[in-house]
Amino acid sequence: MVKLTDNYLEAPEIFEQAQIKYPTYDQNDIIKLTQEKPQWVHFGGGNLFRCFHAKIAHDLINQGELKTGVIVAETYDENVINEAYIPFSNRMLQVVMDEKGGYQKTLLASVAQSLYYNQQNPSGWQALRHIFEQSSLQLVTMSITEKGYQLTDINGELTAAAKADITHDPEVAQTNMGAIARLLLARFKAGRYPIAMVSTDNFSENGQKFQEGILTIAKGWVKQQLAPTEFLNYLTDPDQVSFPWSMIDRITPNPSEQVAKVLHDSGFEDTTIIHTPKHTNIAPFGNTEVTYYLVIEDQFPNGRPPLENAGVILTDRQTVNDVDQMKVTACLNPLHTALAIFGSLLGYQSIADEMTNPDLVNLIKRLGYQEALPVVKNPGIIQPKAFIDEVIERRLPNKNIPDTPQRIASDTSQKIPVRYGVTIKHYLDNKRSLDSLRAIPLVFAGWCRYLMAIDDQGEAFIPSLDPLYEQLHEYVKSIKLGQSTSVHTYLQPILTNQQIFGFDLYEIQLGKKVEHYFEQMIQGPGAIMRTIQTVMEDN
Ligand SMILES: NC(=O)c1ccc[n+]([C@@H]2O[C@H](COP(=O)([O-])OP(=O)(O)OC[C@H]3O[C@@H](n4cnc5c(N)ncnc54)[C@H](O)[C@@H]3O)[C@@H](O)[C@H]2O)c1
Ligand SMILES: O=P(O)(O)OC[C@@H](O)[C@@H](O)[C@H](O)[C@H](O)CO
Repeated sequence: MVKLTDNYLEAPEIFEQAQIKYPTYDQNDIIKLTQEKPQWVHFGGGNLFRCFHAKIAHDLINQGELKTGVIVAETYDENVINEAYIPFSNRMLQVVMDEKGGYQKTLLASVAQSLYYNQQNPSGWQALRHIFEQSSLQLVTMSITEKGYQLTDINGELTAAAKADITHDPEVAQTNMGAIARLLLARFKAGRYPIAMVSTDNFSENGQKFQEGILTIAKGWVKQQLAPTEFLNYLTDPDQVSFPWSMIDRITPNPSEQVAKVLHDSGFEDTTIIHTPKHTNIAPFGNTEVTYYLVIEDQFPNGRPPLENAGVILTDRQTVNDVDQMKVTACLNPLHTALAIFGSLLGYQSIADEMTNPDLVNLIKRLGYQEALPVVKNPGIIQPKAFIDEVIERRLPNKNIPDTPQRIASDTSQKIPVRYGVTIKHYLDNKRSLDSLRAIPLVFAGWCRYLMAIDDQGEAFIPSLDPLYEQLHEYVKSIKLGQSTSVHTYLQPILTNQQIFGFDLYEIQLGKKVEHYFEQMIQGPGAIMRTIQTVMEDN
């Protein structure tokens, strides 16, 4: 059996026997050079990073185009570092799963260091600060989930942690934005060195929102005289600190037991999947699909590795925004969230299985082709219609990808404004009537139904984690299937919440339609499936 920590340079044959590609570089050289001149920090070393960013770095190091490795920083889940990185010398196995059932396995050793960056861990807290004080640092990438950027609550008010960060010494910052602003302040003080801060999380205008989060904290510090005024100039000058926008796409499910078994049977030892107390599902291996897109605004004030040599598209901000809106608000993520909500309610455990249900396929086709596509701009570098075709015909039905509706259903409250709100806004801006929309209000009704935590068979289920779930569940928890009830009383507080939908749904005349679909969905067991069929038949 081969292990991640085996010496691939001295005993390559054991990797070859297990059909695992291995690095041509020596990880120890990479570690040494990274200590001397750190170049790349990544926040959020979860599955996407392990399957995507780490492979980009690996390819560049293999090509001799990058001499240093990535430093992974976790602000949130210390067990990710303690259990998935440190014991495996920061290595991982990337498994790419094609539609024909094949697995391509690559050992990645491109992470040079990993640390838990949180004020509760003084060594990591100081170590990363020291790294940010180095002029050599060029870029930071992030995949910390949408909620990782939040500084406000369900009512749009600053959270207690955000208020504390704004008024307290940067050295005791608690929020992600505060902790990262602390690093930028240290960099500013060390020599005003330039840097690119690249969010690669799934939301539109991610660079701008990231910058706004940092500025919210930094402005508070300046006001409290905890940081000099020039710090704000530094953070808002793209030639000093840039916040490039990005679009990232690679369906990367949580590590699966099915993949673990195949790996074990093929002679790979490190297959234990870790479920941390903070709910990260991670393993010494990561499983992902063949298709990938990473498009980044080319704004790197301190230079950058030649990312284009590893398949990254570097372009201008407008093109990134167009391609991101195409993917996140129209052609992939809205379809994904629809499958997540209804898949969870209908008892599915696999996205590929959902794609064998013609009614669900009709629903996502309507959502993509008929409701979102007409108002999405063609970004030029990728054709939206061809992109949806690939999603619906090849990517989602890939049975080799162990993706689940439950993974995608996490944090839905954070995703709705981007995944559906942007399309609605385009309708309103273009003076198009919202009357023709059916799939979008059906998804909203499905999500309200999901918040009841009762499935279509009338059985209780455990919803995926969501920071607003408990509050929202309160509104609908007493609704009983099959009883006639005033739906409006229950749904009104949810459907008027602009933090969630981007709009008061009643003001834009969608609220009643959502209520109507919801009413149909609570008629009794099986009513959700029947509602989807009825609404789609009316096409
Ligand atoms: N997995 C995919 O298919 C995919 C594809 C494109 C983009 N993304 C983006 O990447 C993000 C991460 O996806 P993943 O597959 O790596 O998820 P994951 O669950 O494997 O990892 C999540 C990572 O984010 C960290 N995290 C979670 N909550 C946090 C918080 N509140 N503050 C700071 N860090 C936090 C975790 O510690 C972990 O490192 C997604 O939310 C999405 O924005 C994912
Ligand atoms: O990663 P999230 O939680 O933002 O959303 C779940 C999925 O829709 C998402 O991860 C997709 O798999 C991804 O956006 C594909 O590129």
